[in-house]
Amino acid sequence: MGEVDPVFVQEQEHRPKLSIIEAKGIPEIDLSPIFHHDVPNPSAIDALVKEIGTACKEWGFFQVTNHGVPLSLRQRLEEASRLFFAQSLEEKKKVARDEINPTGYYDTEHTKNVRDWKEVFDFLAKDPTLVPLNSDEHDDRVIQWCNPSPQYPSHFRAIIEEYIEEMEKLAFKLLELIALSLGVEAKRFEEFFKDQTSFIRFNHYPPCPSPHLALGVGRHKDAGALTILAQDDVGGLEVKRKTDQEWVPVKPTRDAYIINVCDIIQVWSNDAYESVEHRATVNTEKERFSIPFFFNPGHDAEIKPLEELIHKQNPSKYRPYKWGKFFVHRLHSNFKKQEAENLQIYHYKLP
Ligand SMILES: O=C(O)CCC(=O)C(=O)O
Ligand SMILES: [Fe+2]
Repeated sequence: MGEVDPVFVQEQEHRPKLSIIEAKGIPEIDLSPIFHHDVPNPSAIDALVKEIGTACKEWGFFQVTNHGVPLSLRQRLEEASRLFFAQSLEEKKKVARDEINPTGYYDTEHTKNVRDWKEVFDFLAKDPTLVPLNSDEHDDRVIQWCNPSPQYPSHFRAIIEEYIEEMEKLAFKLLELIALSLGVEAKRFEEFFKDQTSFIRFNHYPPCPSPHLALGVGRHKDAGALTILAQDDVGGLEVKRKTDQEWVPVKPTRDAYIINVCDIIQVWSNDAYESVEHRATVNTEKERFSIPFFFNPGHDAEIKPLEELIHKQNPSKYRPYKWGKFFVHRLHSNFKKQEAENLQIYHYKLP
């Protein structure tokens, strides 16, 4: 196979360098202090909260170890994901996404209007999930999205559901630590997640003949609250370092999860923590798998900077927006190539 189809080709300035840069990477944080409830250790928790706060401020990304998610469950899930993607395109398309219900399989996602070198399978944390019918602010109608029923591997659905429970537990714990690091109550964010619109995504990046021209997923920021990502041992995730805007690879660490602060936390924190751009490169030899869990609030949640953080010297930087409207707008624009740039939180920035 020669060069890739032009639909996959990134603009010159966004093409990956593919050289191995040995650079200071994202922080690694040990979560074990929160798992020893029999002997509470407030000073260890305090130190952990500080570490999380610094990582959120300086990187927007970090890896966690001793996170409480059983490795065997993750391995079973990764194996099931491999089996699913190894099927024929015809089989995978039996659980294909469509314009109404965006769960399931698809292989034509565009990020910033360039096609990604990947195929994905999306599955909701709650079935059904309530969302607005469209992104029109004046239209109150809602619809339900439901999960696909993959037939193969036969246990896929059950493992996904088991894994999602673990992701939710971890996500709530992380949110508590992030809330404390911002100086607000630990459970401050909980109410937003009552009717959560979270979902899990299985990414498969096949080998690519022109990894210097295309990207597995183009540069983007995640729109929700928090992402918990499991990447395999191939590597390819790159994070834009805040200090110098360089793309820094995230080295695969066995049994660690990569956490990133997404757009909603940026707004809640009034820009104290920023949602950072990231992307995934591909390579000529190895396929790569990753599994992000996107932790998203209920569709009705109104997103705005936390009142506790707003004062004269720190006035609110955003006008409020409805998460559900933002979410469906984004999903529809990722479905096919568009003429215009998609919706971003800076569109809600106050002058
Ligand atoms: O595959 C990866 O490492 C990153 C995936 C990602 O950023 C996404 O799916 O939003
Ligand atoms: Fe992402």
